[in-house]
Amino acid sequence: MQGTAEYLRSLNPAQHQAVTHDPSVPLQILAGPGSGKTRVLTCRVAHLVDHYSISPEDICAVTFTNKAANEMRERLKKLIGPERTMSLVMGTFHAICAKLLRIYGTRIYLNANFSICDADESKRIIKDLLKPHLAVVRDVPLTLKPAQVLSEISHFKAKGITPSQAKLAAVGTGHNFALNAISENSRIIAEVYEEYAKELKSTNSLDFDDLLIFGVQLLKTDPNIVKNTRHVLVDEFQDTNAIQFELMELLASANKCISIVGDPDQSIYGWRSADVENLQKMKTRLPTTVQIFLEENYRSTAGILRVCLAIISEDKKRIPKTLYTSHGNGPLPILNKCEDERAEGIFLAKEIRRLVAYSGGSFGYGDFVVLLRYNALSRTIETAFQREGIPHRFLGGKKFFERLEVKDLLAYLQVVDNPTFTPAFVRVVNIPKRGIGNKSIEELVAQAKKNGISPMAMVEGIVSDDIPDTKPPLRRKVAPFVKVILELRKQAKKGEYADELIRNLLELIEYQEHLKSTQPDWETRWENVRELITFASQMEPPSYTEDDESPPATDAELNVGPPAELNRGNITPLRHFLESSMLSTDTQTAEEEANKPKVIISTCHAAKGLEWPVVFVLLVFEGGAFPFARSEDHDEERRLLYVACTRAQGLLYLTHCQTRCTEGKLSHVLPAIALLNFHEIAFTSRKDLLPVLPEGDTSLIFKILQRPMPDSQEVQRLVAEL
Ligand SMILES: Nc1ncnc2c1ncn2[C@@H]1O[C@H](COP(=O)(O)OP(=O)(O)OP(=O)(O)O)[C@@H](O)[C@H]1O
Repeated sequence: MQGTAEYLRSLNPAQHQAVTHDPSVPLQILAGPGSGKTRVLTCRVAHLVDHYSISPEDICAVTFTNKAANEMRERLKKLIGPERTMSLVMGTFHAICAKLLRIYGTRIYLNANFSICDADESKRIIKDLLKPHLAVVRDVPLTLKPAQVLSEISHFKAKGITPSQAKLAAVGTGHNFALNAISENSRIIAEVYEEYAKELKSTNSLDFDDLLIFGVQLLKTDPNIVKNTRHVLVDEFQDTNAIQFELMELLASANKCISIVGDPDQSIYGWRSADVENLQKMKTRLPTTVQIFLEENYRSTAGILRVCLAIISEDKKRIPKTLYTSHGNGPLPILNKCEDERAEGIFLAKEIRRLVAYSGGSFGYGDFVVLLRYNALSRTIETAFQREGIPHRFLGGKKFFERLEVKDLLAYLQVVDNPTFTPAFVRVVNIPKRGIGNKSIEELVAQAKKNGISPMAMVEGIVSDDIPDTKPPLRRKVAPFVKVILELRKQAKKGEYADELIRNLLELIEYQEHLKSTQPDWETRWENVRELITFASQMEPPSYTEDDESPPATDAELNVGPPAELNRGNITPLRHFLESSMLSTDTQTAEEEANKPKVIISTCHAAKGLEWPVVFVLLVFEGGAFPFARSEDHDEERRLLYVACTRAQGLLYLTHCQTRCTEGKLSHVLPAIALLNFHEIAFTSRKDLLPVLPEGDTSLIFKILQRPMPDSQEVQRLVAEL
C-alpha cells in the first residue's frame, strides 16, 4: 500500500492543492484533458480517508461509467487498501440509485424487486404504444420513430417534466399544416409518455431515467437515508444533467461537502440533456465554492496539444482556460486526404503496419485507436483491417449485452426474477420455437392486461387450470415454458448463483440446439453464451450491508432453506447479477481483455477519459462526420472533436475522403471548415512527411509513454521486412 506522503509527492502544486483542499469548503476542480483529473480525484478520496479520518462508507464518489468506477477502485485499493476501498459508496448515479432503491424503495411505495428496463426494451414498449396513435392520424405526415420518442421522453424526465405537464405543454395551436404536424407530434409523444409510464409501473420496472427520478424522490422523502454522508465527489461534472445535479445535492444534503471535477471544453452529452451550466449553478447554490484549475497536460506532445487548442479556441463562447505542456513538439499531426473511404481504410491499415515497423515493434496493435463520429463509419475500416490482417476490436461492452443470445438468456432470467416484467416475457415465451406466434402473444398480453394480471401469471394460471385456456388453445404450447420458469424460480429463491442458473436454463431449453437451428453463426454466438456464464461466475456477491427492510423469505414460503447470507432481503444473487448486467453498458468481456492486443475502433463518445499513443480521427466532410449532419449544436461537435484529438499521446492523424458513398450513392465531400481552420493549424499533409520517427521524436514519445526506447536493430529489421 502506498503511504499518504508518497501519493502526495506524485502531484504537481495545483494537483496537491486540489487534493488537500479543506473538505468543508465546496470545490470545483476545473481541468483540461490529460491534466490528471483521475489521479487527483482518487488521491482526494484517499486523503479524505487518511488525513481527515472520514469513514469510507461516509464518502460517496460518483463516476460517469461503471468502468471508471472500477478503475478508480483498483487505484484506491493501492492507496487505502482493499477493505476500505470496498466500503466506499462508489458508482454511477444510476448504480447508486438502484442500490438505494432496492434497500429503501418501499419507503416510496416502490416494489423492491423491480426490473431495470434497458433502452432496447423501452424502445420495444414504445413501438407498440405508438402503433395505434400513428394509425389514427393519417392525414398529417408524422415521422415519429420509437427511438426519437424515447429520447423525447428521456429529455422530459431529465428536466423533471411529468406526463401530465408534457400533455399540457403539447396543447399547441397550429394555424397551418406544418404547425399541425408539429403539435400532433408533441401530443402523441406526450400521450405515449403517459402510457409508457403506466406500462412500466404495471410491469414493476424502471428505465434508466426512472432510477434517477425515483432516487430523487426517495432522498427527498427520507433524507436521513444518507445522513451519514460526509463528502460527495462527482467526476465528469460537465456532463451531468439537471436531475443528476439534484441528486448530488440530495446525497450531500447532510453537510453540503462536495468536490466536483470537470472540463467544460469536454462537455459532449448535450443530447442527453447534460447541462454545462451546472458549474455556475453549483457556485450560485454554494457561494463559498472554490475553483482550482489544473493547467498542465501530461498526456500529449506539444505539437498535438497545439492542434487541440486550435480546434477548441474556435469556440468563441467557451470559458477561457489555458493548458500547457512541458513536453517537446514531437512529430507534426497529420491531415490526410484520401480518394474515397476504401483508400482511407487502406491508408490506416498500412500506416499502422508502418509505425509498428518504425518503432521496432515497440508500438503494439493495442497502441492504436481509430475514432469515429458514429458507429456506422466502421464498416469500411473493418473490411480494410480484415483484408490487411490488422487485429481489431470495438470498444464498449454494450455490444456484448446487446447481442441476441445474451439478451435472450437475460430475458429468461428477468422473467424468473420478476414475472410481471412483460417485455422479457414477450421476448422469450416462444424461444425456442413453441408454435406461439406473434399474434397469439399480442392477444395473450392484451387479455392479461384486461384481467389485471401479468402475461406470466396468465400462462401459469392456464397451465394450472386456474384460468380457462384461450382460443385457440395455448396450454400445451406454454406448458414447457412455465415449467422452465417455475423450476428456475425455485432455484433462484434458494439463492442459486446466476452462472448455475444459466447452465440449468441452457439445458432446460436446449438453447444450443436452438442456436444451431436458427443462426448460421451459432458457434460465435455460443461463445457469447459461454462468456455470459464467465461474467456471471465472476460476480462478487451482493455487498449490501444496510439493515434490509424485508426479511429473507422464510422456509415455509420457499419450501426450501435459503442461506440467509445469499438471499438478504430482496437481493438474491440472481437479482444482483441482473442488475450488474443491465448496468454494465461499458463492461469489457473477459474474452476481449484476455486476447492479444488489437487496434481499437471506437466512437469518440466512448473514448472519453481514455488515452492512446497513436490516434486516428476519421474526420471531416461537409454534412458528414464532423459536424454530424443531424447535430445542430456545432459547438458540441467541436468539443467532441477536441475530446477525440486530446486522446493522443504521441501521434495524431486526421483523415478525410474526397468522395464517399452514402446510401449507395457517391458524393463529393468537403472538409468541415466550420470546425477547423486548417490554414492556422500546424499539420502536415504531405505524404512524404509521414513520421519515420527520428531519434528525437522517438525518445520524446517513449518518454511520455514511460517506456524504454525501441531497439534500433529491431527497427532496422522490421523496416526492411516492410
Ligand atoms: N503529476 C503528474 N506527473 C506525471 N504524470 C501525471 C501527473 N498527473 C497526471 N499524470 C499522467 O497524465 C495522464 C493523464 O492523466 P488523467 O488520465 O488522470 O487525465 P484526465 O485529466 O483525467 O484526462 P481527460 O480529461 O482527458 O480524460 C496519465 O497518464 C497520468 O498518469
